[in-house]
Amino acid sequence: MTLQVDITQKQGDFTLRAAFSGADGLTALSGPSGSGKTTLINLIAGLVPLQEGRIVFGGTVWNDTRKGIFVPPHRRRIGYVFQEARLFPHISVRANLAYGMGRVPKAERPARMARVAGLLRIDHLLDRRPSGLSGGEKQRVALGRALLSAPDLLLMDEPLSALDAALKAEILPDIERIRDAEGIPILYISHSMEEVARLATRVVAMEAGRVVATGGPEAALASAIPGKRAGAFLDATIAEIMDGEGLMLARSAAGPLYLLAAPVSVGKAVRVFVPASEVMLSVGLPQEISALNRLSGTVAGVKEGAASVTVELDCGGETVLAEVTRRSAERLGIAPGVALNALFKAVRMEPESLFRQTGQPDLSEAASAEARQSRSLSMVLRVACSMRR
Ligand SMILES: Nc1ncnc2c1ncn2[C@@H]1O[C@H](COP(=O)(O)OP(=O)(O)OP(=O)(O)O)[C@@H](O)[C@H]1O
Repeated sequence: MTLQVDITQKQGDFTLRAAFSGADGLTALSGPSGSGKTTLINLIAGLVPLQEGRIVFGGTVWNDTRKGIFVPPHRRRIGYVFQEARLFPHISVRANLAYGMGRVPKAERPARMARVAGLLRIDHLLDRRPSGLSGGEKQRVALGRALLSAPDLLLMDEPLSALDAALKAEILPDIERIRDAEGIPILYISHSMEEVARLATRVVAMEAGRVVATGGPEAALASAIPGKRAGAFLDATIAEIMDGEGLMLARSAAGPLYLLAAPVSVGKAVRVFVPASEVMLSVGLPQEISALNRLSGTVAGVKEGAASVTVELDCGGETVLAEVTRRSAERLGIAPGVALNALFKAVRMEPESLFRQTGQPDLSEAASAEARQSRSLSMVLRVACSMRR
């Protein structure tokens, strides 16, 4: 179901002017604090009266200020998940979950509750009170409650930001399961590049009340999220683990990728972030060089910055970004269509992105050990890794 938004809203000195469309899957709304993300989803939910524009969902007009159309929030069939779980403390988890099921036919409720409780691994918590739950468990119940309201659209406003890295790592796969199994479009606000890289099927990047980029996560994250390092995301599959060498080999459309060892297994799909500043370019392949990663490509675009040039290299259909000095760009004759090689060291996976899957060993210990280790290391490269479908 498609969401179409074209709105203008003034709040004091701040003006939100946003036009974008969202589709099935998980659309991440990303951007710095104060860029208008929460205002936007409050408007979509109908919680704030729209001043000017239109919001259409699945062919139904929710707002049209010119025609005076306004569908109230309770008729929009939206499930909302906030930073904090906001559960009713005086009733059980089961009663919290049942609270939103008014739209579900009575006969279907028990089976639906059992399925969602299983999906979110909260079936053993149903008779407990929220006060006895961990932060992660509370948030999984909040996700369950939103799902059980039989929504047509799920809005999530930084649902993981109050949790520490290990808990985040536990819940990320739950959100992935919701995204993949429920078929409900999700609009997901996040500041975390790792979360966006891992979860998003589409990104809407915002800055100062404007949509500055939309598209697949690779392109939008690589070039458009303000304050983030430029770089490229490469989808890859772990092909080999070279235990003795502390390395893993992954296959990607761009070519083979060497990664520093991490607790993932062969066959896992990962999304690897390669920062543009870490990529060297060469004409021809230098023989004596330590960089393990060597991807061949063709220059697809060149962006002139104040002090450097960002080169977009098409490597087998995947984009790799390299940041080089103007002098190097001139020396190598960099221009669209020129064949070049991208060289970079083995890349490290971001510990936050590791997670535990049902039936797999608990990686949260490994993740936090890795986090401690990475804090004490000056990281050469940062890699966002995600296990995907
Ligand atoms: N009721 C209001 N009156 C005046 N200004 C407001 C009001 N609500 C929000 N704003 C302003 O609108 C701007 C956008 O706020 P909003 O909460 O949508 O941003 P955000 O991108 O969600 O930020 P964050 O990531 O910090 O939650 C901010 O400058 C904020 O101060």
